[in-house]
Amino acid sequence: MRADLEVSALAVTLGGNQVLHDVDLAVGPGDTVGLIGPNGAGKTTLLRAVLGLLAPDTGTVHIGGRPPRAARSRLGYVPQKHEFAWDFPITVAAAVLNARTATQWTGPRRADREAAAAAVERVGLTDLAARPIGALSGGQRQRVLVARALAREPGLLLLDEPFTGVDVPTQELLVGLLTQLAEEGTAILMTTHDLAQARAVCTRLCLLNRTVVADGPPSELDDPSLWLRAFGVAESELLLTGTAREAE
Ligand SMILES: Nc1ncnc2c1ncn2[C@@H]1O[C@H](COP(=O)(O)OP(=O)(O)OP(=O)(O)O)[C@@H](O)[C@H]1O
Repeated sequence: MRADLEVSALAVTLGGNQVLHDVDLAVGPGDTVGLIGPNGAGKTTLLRAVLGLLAPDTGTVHIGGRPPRAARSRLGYVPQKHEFAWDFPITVAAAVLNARTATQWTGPRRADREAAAAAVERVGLTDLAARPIGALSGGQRQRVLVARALAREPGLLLLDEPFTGVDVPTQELLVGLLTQLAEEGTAILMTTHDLAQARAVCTRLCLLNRTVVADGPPSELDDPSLWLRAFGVAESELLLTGTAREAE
């Protein structure tokens, strides 16, 4: 089901510190938005607010016109790898199916099994479906987390650092998969420190430093001075140097 995200005038305080203020962000079906900013900029906090896991001081989050907790069924979330209990004794297939059925009263139905199998197939893990999740490599674990999110057939897909600590084939699979999902109408929001992958996959970049500093297509955020000013990215940063050359 399609689901757009609207964040308006969001402010969040954690432990007495205002972490986010005046955040406005819209992600529509087919958008892939990369949230980029320095450590501590509030990227994960923004994802947590979108998931409905923390209460904003002010402002609103709407997913398909509803508050996050009422829109759970439309959400897919890919956490950072270290947040998942990899020592839990289940197979890849069971871990993915469980992501879809954990909140329902009945056992898995045929539609659940089909959606879970399709998600495992999309991330290229069908051959490893019977393997215990604890026996997987870092890249394979990232694929399991993506499959768990996709098994829910989400309208809005949130990913926290999906490219971190994964091998090149998995990065390439992720870029292809996210591009395809966006073409199918999924709204995608991801945090990332990987500027090259962000440029490869994102239709928009949102530069965040406690509030939105800039938001637009990668080609419109080419001015290195903007990044230098907002994030203290070094002038020697290869990507920016390349971008500046292209612009000359
Ligand atoms: N539970 C908490 N209590 C108090 N402060 C917190 C809490 N969680 C996060 N913070 C602070 O909020 C700020 C933003 O943290 P957040 O994890 O959202 O940043 P981030 O942009 O995701 O950073 P990184 O790139 O390092 O993952 C940081 O200064 C962090 O120390």
